[in-house]
Amino acid sequence: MNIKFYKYQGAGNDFVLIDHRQAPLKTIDTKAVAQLCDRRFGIGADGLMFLLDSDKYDFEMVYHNADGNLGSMCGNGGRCIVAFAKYLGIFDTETNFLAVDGPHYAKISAEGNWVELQMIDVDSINIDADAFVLNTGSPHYVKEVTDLETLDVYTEGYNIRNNETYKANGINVNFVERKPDHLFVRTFERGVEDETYACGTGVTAVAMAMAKKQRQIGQVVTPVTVLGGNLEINFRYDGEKFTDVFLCGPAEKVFEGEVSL
Ligand SMILES: N[C@H](CCC[C@H](N)C(=O)O)C(=O)O
Repeated sequence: MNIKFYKYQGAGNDFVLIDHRQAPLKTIDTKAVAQLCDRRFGIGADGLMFLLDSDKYDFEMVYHNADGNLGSMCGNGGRCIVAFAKYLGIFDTETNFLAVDGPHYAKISAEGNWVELQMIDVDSINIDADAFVLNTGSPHYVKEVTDLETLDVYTEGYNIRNNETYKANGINVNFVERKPDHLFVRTFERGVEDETYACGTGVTAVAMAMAKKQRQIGQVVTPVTVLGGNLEINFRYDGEKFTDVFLCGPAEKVFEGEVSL
């Protein structure tokens, strides 16, 4: 059967979106999702999301990684599905929706292309040698480096993601370099098994790790540059807990079409 899809991107992290409120598909298998996300044999994307009806919330987000498996929370995907829900007329400026890590509040600009998405509170950061490990809805490893422009992010990220500690469950690997007025971040994503142009839960984890490292107590605003654009993370940090966490950035519809499934 033919299914309508929409392609969105947020800072170059790109997604296939399917409005599943009328439940057009009875089931979808991992292989079919992976094929749709394939950049040569499919539409091409870092992940695929279904927008579902929800009793208590405006809608529900179901996120699959590009390998076809259900993923943990995706921050940029969350921002894109908010823009998609506005486009579908589900809400106007503010929404509450359900994702795999619980409910999320978000607001969107009048033009519909700037989304501020509330992320889960975080109250623990672990240390692994010179890196920070934390969960912002997805698990992240954060390492500060120099010369990030020339770092072999694929090889370094692959080796950490597949080492004895992380192999079984996987982890997203973020490298960060401090610049005078922003952080520069590159991420190797679990489930894509490659470097992506941006990772929302990843830059959120990086901003928290850097706030802990530099003891930035209070309201913290962190501008971040990634390969696909710019994002901003805002939160309150009391020295232990991160609250009122917002991931802010662009989310845009790129094209739409039909695919047979
Ligand atoms: N790109 C995503 C992260 C997806 C999480 C996924 N790679 C996993 O660990 O399941 C983001 O913007 O937060």
